[in-house]
Amino acid sequence: MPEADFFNKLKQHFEMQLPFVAYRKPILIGNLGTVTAFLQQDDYLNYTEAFSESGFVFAPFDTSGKAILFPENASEKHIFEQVVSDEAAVTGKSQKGQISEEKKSAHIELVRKAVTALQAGEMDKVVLSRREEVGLQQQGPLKLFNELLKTYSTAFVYCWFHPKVGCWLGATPETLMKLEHNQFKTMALAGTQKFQGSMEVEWGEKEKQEQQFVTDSILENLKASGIEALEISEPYTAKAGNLLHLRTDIYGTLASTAVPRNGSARLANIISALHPTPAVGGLPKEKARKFILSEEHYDREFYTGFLGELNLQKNMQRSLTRRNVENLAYRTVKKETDLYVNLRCMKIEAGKAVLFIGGGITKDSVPEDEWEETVNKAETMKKVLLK
Ligand SMILES: C=C(O[C@H]1C=CC=C(C(=O)O)[C@@H]1O)C(=O)O
Repeated sequence: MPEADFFNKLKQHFEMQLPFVAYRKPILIGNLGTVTAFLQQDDYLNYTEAFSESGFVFAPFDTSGKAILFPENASEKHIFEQVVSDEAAVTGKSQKGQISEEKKSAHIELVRKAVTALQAGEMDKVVLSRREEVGLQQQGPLKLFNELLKTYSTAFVYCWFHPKVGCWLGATPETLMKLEHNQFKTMALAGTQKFQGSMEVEWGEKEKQEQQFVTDSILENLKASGIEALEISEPYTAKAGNLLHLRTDIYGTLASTAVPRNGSARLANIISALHPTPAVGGLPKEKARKFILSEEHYDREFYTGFLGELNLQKNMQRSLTRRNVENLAYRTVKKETDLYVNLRCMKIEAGKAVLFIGGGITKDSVPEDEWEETVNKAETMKKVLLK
């Protein structure tokens, strides 16, 4: 479908106040991306707990909240092929906007409190965040979505709307998990510095340790949830917009003997083993969760939750071995789940965008530097908001 028709479909759906999501996965090779939309045909609010359905899932940070589903069989699906510029070639001036001193000291105070708890050995790591409001001029969500698509080719870019919930947009660099048949993939992403023109950078001990916590915890939890033959890459520097992160890729296979035997129950098991990873929660998981819920003093809602494709059928053309040359039309149908962590995101409200940004705190964190990190992270969204 041509781009203009695609956006018209979204516009009409939005005007009718019907739920939709439009998204594009990270473009890692070449300059072509597929932008997909699920347009739910009614305004029913569907949830999933079992993760056994097919569709698009949108889950909050707090695991006691429910994950929303746009069921595939209740949605119209459209795609358009987007040609993108290399992310590095997309320029634009640094956009910080006005930042309130009050917000700054509140965040620094919050980080200080966490550092005291971390130094006392109560936790190893906790991810703390804040909100920031930016006034909107004329930009509607679809225009902002289009800007995000053009600006961030290597991110998972989305615009999600439900009339009973709200409208969210984001450009996240982090995969929660991908499961293609029995092939599993995830990443440990943590440690941040500003991109200053080079990928050849040094990482401090604080960042290395904070990232190692994430890798170790993911590996431990995966083993317990039936993923075997685990392999990991060396930690390496990955670019996300104006930032660099430390990243380790993790691969594995879903054990055929994993219990429970039912495929979707296994998926629910893996999701609950992973979410929230210490890249957005902390360690130990429960202590960090409690600290976040009691100290942040706001509801993260869907920020640091996860979103993406759930059990979508992919048609796979079999390779032409001698056996299936006899039957050229032979195809296998495989299910794929592809979920992302909801970072670098914002919620659209009347006349404003509410940005959500955070960072990992360890006993060695310097509160002023952690503040600065959230300012840098907020630029991912401000680049399209303050154009
Ligand atoms: C919590 C966020 O980022 C996480 C992902 C990558 C790097 C992070 C860090 O260096 O602190 C965070 O763990 C956020 O962007 O709001």
